[in-house]
Amino acid sequence: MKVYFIMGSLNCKEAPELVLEKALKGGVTLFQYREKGEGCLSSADKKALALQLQKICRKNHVPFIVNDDLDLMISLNADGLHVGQEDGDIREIRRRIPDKILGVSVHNAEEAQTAVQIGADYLGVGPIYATSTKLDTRDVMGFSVVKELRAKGITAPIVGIGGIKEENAFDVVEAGADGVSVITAISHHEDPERAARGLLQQVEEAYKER
Ligand SMILES: Nc1nc(C(F)(F)F)ncc1COP(=O)(O)OP(=O)(O)O
Ligand SMILES: [Mg+2]
Repeated sequence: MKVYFIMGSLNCKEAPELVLEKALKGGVTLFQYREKGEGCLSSADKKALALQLQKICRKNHVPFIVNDDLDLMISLNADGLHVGQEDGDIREIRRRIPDKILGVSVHNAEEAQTAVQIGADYLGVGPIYATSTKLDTRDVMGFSVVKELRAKGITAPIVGIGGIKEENAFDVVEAGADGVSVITAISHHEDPERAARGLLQQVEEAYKER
């Protein structure tokens, strides 16, 4: 969970395959394919890119997670799925993929407790900081939301998401997250490998402080 890279074709300034290769070289520990936004790929093109990115993750022994699209996840036999609060019945999804990684977006302790009770394997908590990547986010929460979840006894794996970059990743992990998830901080960086490495260094620094 340390450095969870999320991206789709619209998030990349160069070929997504190249961005992912570089990010993995820099130490990304988990990847989510999130093909979303105005003009994003769909059907055959989306599946073709997903297969390419899955192959690259497999070569680097990093799990490949699909965002939202359960059918695509099943057709690729991907390692898991990430869903938000509005992406369908989480209980039904858990029942359909009992042996896969299931990540759930949560914004407060109540949503977190429900997701854990249903069997979520990790929680995506945010937006921690302001982000321009996802337009329909809830209000920005700051890293204190992670502290609150831990104080309320949530022990499940947590990644922070939303506007996280090398400069602010330390605080998110020090607050109690197991890692950080990023899109732009890596995908828009002129050197995705260096961006990933810098994030990993910050996360591992924070691990030492805990
Ligand atoms: N995609 C995500 N990944 C994570 C992860 F934990 F993996 F970092 N956390 C949160 C989200 C946001 O998920 P959602 O609320 O469904 O919105 P969208 O489908 O637009 O991403
Ligand atoms: Mg979603």
